[in-house]
Amino acid sequence: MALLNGIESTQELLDAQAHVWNQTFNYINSMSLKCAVQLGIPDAIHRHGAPLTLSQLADVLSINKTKSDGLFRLMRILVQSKFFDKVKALSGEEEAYCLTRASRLLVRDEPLSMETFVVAMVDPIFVDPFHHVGEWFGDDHPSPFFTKNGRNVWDYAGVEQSFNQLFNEAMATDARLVTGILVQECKQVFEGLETMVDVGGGTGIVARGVAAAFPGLKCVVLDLPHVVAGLEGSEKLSFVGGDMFEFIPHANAVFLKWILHDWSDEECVSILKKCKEAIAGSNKNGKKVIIVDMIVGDEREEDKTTETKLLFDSMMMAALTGKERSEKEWANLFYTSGFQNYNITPYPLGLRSVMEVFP
Ligand SMILES: C[S@@+](CC[C@H](N)C(=O)[O-])C[C@H]1O[C@@H](n2cnc3c(N)ncnc32)[C@H](O)[C@@H]1O
Ligand SMILES: O=c1cc(-c2ccc(O)cc2)oc2c(O)c(O)ccc12
Repeated sequence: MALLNGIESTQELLDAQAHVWNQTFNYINSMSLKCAVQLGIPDAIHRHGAPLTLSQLADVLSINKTKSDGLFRLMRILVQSKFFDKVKALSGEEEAYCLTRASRLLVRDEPLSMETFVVAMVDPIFVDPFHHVGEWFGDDHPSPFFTKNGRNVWDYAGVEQSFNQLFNEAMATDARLVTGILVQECKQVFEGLETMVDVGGGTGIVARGVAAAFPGLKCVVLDLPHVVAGLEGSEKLSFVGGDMFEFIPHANAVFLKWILHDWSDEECVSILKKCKEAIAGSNKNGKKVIIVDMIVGDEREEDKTTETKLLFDSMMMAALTGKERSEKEWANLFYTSGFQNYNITPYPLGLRSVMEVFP
């Protein structure tokens, strides 16, 4: 006899319960990561230059001595989630904690540190909209972010300086990591270009890096006025405050990294049509739109990759009007916007691909 509709055995019942627990408490992984970063655990182990035992870690972090069992338990879950490894201490039999590849990315002053990204993304200001997804399904707002804050992300950033700063810094951490790979591994995408406009280019990290790597190339960053206010350009890089739905400066190529997934299909078609106008005047053969974004629906990829892409898709739904797209959905956008063909370089950037779209 079934214990519950569709559950035939005690084992199935208990497995189902364990799954519910695991998914319900998944946020504790994020919060433990937040705590590790807040306490500066990756920095402490990095500074020490060798694995740290629990008592050494408690000493260097200056935590309240009565909380060392708590520190042990925090480290235990972070070892489980692969942010730290346990090894034998240099001094003897005791066990000690060392960094993994993931926690090396959380060391504060390292050039490619993601510490700022983690701090921003677990901040209540970023997490709160996710508490309003259910409510949003019943209201008329464009996103749960809007339901919570009464404005969309970009308007909110325009009036809340702390949110604007956190968001731009989080994006800059990703831009730093991606730029080196783009200019090393995707040279062919930029070669021969004389001018490129990075639309929604934030604080200009990618444009600065690309302009420096390709001597004949000058870059313009177009972003909202509150993002580019006070940023200094150079002979090879200039900033323009404006709205990509209104006007995109003319160039051989338009670069869009983490832009189109923020927007609905209709909004993407408007942006892409403006991109087409921006490159239309160029007499270069190489005129194109370069897109850095994810492509979902690859059946050959690992479960964790698919899960991460779906987390991004849900984030786009909660924060904005966007989505992560399959190749078919991307192609549909390109053809609807009047482009003739496209080329995909799959996964030079981990979960993200580089798409070149030609008029
Ligand atoms: C997700 S961020 C990506 C930033 C940058 N491309 C990167 O990947 O690091 C999206 C960017 O689009 C900008 N943006 C939003 N609406 C815009 C508009 N109407 N015109 C120009 N830029 C806009 C935002 O200010 C933000 O900097
Ligand atoms: O990594 C992000 C995070 C966001 C985000 C998350 C939660 C919020 O309440 C607002 C925004 O937005 C992003 C985004 O728009 C993007 O293009 C890339 C990454 C992220």
